[in-house]
Amino acid sequence: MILGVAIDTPLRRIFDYRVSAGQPSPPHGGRVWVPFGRRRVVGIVIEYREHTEVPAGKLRDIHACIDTEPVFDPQLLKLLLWSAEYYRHPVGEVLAAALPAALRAGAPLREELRVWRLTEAGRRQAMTQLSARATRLRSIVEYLAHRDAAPASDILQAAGASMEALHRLAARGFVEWQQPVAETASSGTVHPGPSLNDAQQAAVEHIAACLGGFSALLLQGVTGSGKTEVYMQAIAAVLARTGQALVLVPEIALTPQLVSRFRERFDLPMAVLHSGLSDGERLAAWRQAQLGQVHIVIGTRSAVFAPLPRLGLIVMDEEHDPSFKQQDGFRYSARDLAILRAQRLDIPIVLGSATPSLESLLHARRQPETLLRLPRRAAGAKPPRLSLVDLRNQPQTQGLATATVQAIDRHLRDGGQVMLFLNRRGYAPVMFCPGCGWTAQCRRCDAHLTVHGRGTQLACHHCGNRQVVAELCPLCSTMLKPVGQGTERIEETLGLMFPGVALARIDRDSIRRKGELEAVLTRINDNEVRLLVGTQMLTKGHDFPNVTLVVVLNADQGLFSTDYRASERLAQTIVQVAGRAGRAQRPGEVLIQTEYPDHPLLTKLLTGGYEAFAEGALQERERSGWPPFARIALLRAEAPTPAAAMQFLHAARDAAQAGGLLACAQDTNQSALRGLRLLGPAPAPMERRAGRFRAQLLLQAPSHGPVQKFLAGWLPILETLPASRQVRWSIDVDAQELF
Ligand SMILES: Nc1ncnc2c1ncn2[C@@H]1O[C@H](COP(=O)(O)OP(=O)(O)OP(=O)(O)O)[C@@H](O)[C@H]1O
Ligand SMILES: [Zn+2]
Repeated sequence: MILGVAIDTPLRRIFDYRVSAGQPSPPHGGRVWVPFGRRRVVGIVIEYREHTEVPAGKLRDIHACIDTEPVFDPQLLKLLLWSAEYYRHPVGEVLAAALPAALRAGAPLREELRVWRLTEAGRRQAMTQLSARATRLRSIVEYLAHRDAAPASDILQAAGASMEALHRLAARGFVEWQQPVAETASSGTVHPGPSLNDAQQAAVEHIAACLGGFSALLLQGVTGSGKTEVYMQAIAAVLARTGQALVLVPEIALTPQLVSRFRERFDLPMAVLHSGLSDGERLAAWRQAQLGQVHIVIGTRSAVFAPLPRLGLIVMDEEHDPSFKQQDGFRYSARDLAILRAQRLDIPIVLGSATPSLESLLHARRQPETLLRLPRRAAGAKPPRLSLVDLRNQPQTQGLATATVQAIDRHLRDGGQVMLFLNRRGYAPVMFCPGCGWTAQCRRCDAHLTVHGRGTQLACHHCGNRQVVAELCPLCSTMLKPVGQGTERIEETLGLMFPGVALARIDRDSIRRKGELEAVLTRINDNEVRLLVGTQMLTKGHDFPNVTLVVVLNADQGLFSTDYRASERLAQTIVQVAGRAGRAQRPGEVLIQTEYPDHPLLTKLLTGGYEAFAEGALQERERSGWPPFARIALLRAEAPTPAAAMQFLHAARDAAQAGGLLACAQDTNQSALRGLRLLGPAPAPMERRAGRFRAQLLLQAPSHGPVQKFLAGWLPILETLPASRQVRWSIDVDAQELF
């Protein structure tokens, strides 16, 4: 029999192997060891066939089956295969992305419960009685002499021996195995939560009524409206039906509060999957989920592929968050795949946000029965009051307008906490020469170097390149000056302005090690820290009851971006940061510093909130034919020279023309490709990055049908283009960022 095997390589194909007649045939979705070139690798069986095109002389046998049962259940495997097709990504890499590293390396699917140890006789006599030539047997004994007991795989790996050796030792009475007491899956308890307000109650009831069938529900609740409470009570309803729940969140490291709230409420086995886990921890969590031993899985993007045999509800918190889209390699959208998974399992998914993506808002507009709203803050807190600080007619000190400084002072004196948000870490964005206008540029990127360490270091935020600062301009020897502000400098300025007030900075430079964020969050919640400055790390779902003033230091960075999603992102960030103010008894105030107080994005947000902004943004997207009213895909290329990247993209475009793909698109009778357009190629907005030149070609179509149809014909051609060998290229289906 022939097996079609998916292997973790960038090649967009599956590989054929033979299972000889006597061998057991591996299960569909199970792993096998196969020869691959001169290596031996783990592959996953995804097809059985009678015939193959591979000539008999080249067809190789699999080495061994690893699993006796599939690693993916059939539904999950189907979803993964579909994703590989949809995102046009090599299937082997897609399947690998869904498995813990240890399973990719061939670790057993099930934890070995049976452990082996030396018997009393083995401990005393084995070494003297075993022949000196029985080196493997002796290594096993040596290995076990240092420990109580160990699973067979550890022993055999350490001793380089086979199972047979272990059995021979057992036959001589030197070793024995033992079954540890199996842990029974505990059912646990769910502690009662606070009594819900009417809107929360209605939302929970609606979700509970949807259990057992598919629906994609949008939980649109203003910041602090108690969405987490709704998730938890809806999950309690799923658990009561013995189902499992999957909770997807943007970044767990940034929201330890959410996990601890779940742990307090649900006193039952739960797995938390995130990038900070060791391989062993990840494998353990994965196995427990797969066996149905955990009731809840909380995880980031890739947890959308977590194995959950009794999955009954998916919750995606902050569904608008860009981190749900993988930006390199297998560029999937966890949001879209989560919806698809729910649909295929016939279960509901709840997408929650105070600032939903335009995709979700459009869906809710078309199917109003799927919209659940929490219009008010929970527990009676009032919405924060937003106002603009016009930077054009105010004196400033290091980016802080006088009115802002006065407001900070007032809130501190009233006993509140103040949070300042700036989306730029480091000391200053530019090192500048007042003498000749020279600025410090990255050697490898089209970008300024950011000043760090109070002006002593320069770093590129795009390629990681670091340099020590020269004090004098290399051209005219004038003393250099850091210009503009980053979080570090704001921290320094605040320290000078408010001496004696405890201050904390939260960004990727200040929070590096595990536990550091928790420590700061505790100090904030204990009211020990009064002034907080940080990047978007501060915006993510934190619940700080004492914060009464939030300052957005520079709203202008996103106002004039060319990216079609930039304004949506900016509006979401502003509303999310603003939402950290006044979450408890004391009312909150939000100041947004800008040089463009008349910009429609800001005026809309101020007068009508996120919904008014979104309404306008949807109209604009519809007019200009961008998602969610259209589908896009981006062909990116990068090369050591700008010409090579562009040449490839031109060749790609020409190939589409020559292959008749574009003609079909223009021919209205060929409905399969109707309305599809290619725009570009054009250099990326930041063309040079880490020494490579980047360019892109954009595909736009009214729906995803034509995009898929076109890509299916186009990609095989691209792979054979001679120009493709000069570049690194990739395709990004439903691209979110155009660079
Ligand atoms: N029914 C309720 N009764 C009392 N307090 C509540 C209730 N629901 C939520 N809260 C409290 O209100 C605060 C805000 O709730 P929560 O953090 O769930 O809001 P959220 O909508 O997830 O906020 P955000 O989107 O801004 O992160 C929390 O301190 C929570 O404990
Ligand atoms: Zn750089």
